[in-house]
Amino acid sequence: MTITVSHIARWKQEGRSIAVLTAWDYLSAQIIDAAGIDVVLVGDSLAMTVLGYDTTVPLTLDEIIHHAKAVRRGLSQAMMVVDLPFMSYQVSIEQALTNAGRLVKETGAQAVKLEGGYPEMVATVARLTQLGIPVMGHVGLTPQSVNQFGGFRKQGKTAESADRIVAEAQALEQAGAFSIVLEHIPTEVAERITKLLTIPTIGIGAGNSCDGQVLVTSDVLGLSDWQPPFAQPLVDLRSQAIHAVQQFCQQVRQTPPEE
Ligand SMILES: Nc1nc(=O)c2c([nH]1)NC[C@@H]1CN(c3ccc(C(=O)N[C@@H](CCC(=O)O)C(=O)O)cc3)CN21
Ligand SMILES: CC(C)C(=O)C(=O)O
Ligand SMILES: [Mg+2]
Repeated sequence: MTITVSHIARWKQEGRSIAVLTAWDYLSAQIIDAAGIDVVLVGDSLAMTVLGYDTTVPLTLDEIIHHAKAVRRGLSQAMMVVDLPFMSYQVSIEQALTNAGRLVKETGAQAVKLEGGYPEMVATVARLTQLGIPVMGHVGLTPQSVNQFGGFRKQGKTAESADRIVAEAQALEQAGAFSIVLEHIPTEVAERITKLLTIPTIGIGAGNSCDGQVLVTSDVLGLSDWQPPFAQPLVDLRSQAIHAVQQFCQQVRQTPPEE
């Protein structure tokens, strides 16, 4: 790995945007690393995109470790960050330390990402960074709380909820987070946070004022069977793959088995 937390911190000061994409195995990691991505996130979105669950809630720590180990083997320059799955870090600070430790030791992750900026989570982030595990924060639409939100809804639409998200982002920076994901919030709210913070903001569905952008790789490649309103595919690999497989079927069926 040639990219580290030091690069990420410096890039905000230099005004260089940070490009982040997700990977879920050796193959997807190799492709985005070869293309020059800065940070690879082994996101818990893999629960939905490659495991077929309706939400990220069911994903387990053992499952993401299995995927993250494969991703790690596919990277040669990008920095690797791994999501802590739902309920693998919220129960207690001890639980978060134990499980973040497993991610770092077993997968070679350089940092972990966790959702939420409420006081208990801020305390957890402080403890993790104190122990030498860099943390990427995540506020706004935090998909692990989908059942509380009642859907994958845009957050920060009222003045109160916008102020709460800004305060959470500031608290996470204070606690030592090295960067923070801002998901599905109004552009103005993301812009406020980006100007207030020294650490880089990485936006997804949060406008163009953030210090970096993240998307789910299968959405960018047009491989997903569905994507959120803010993700614009740059190529339609799903139809191209279906077409190639149709050609293969046709070729095979054209040639009867030899006697
Ligand atoms: N393929 C994929 N891409 C993602 O960006 C992604 C995932 N999966 N899984 C985890 C989360 C979930 N995300 C989502 C999912 C759906 C919407 C969405 O459709 N939002 C609608 C309304 C949804 C509702 O009201 O229930 C919107 O207009 O905001 C947004 C973000 C982003 N993340
Ligand atoms: C989209 C990003 C921010 C994420 O958390 C994920 O892929 O799980
Ligand atoms: Mg995630």
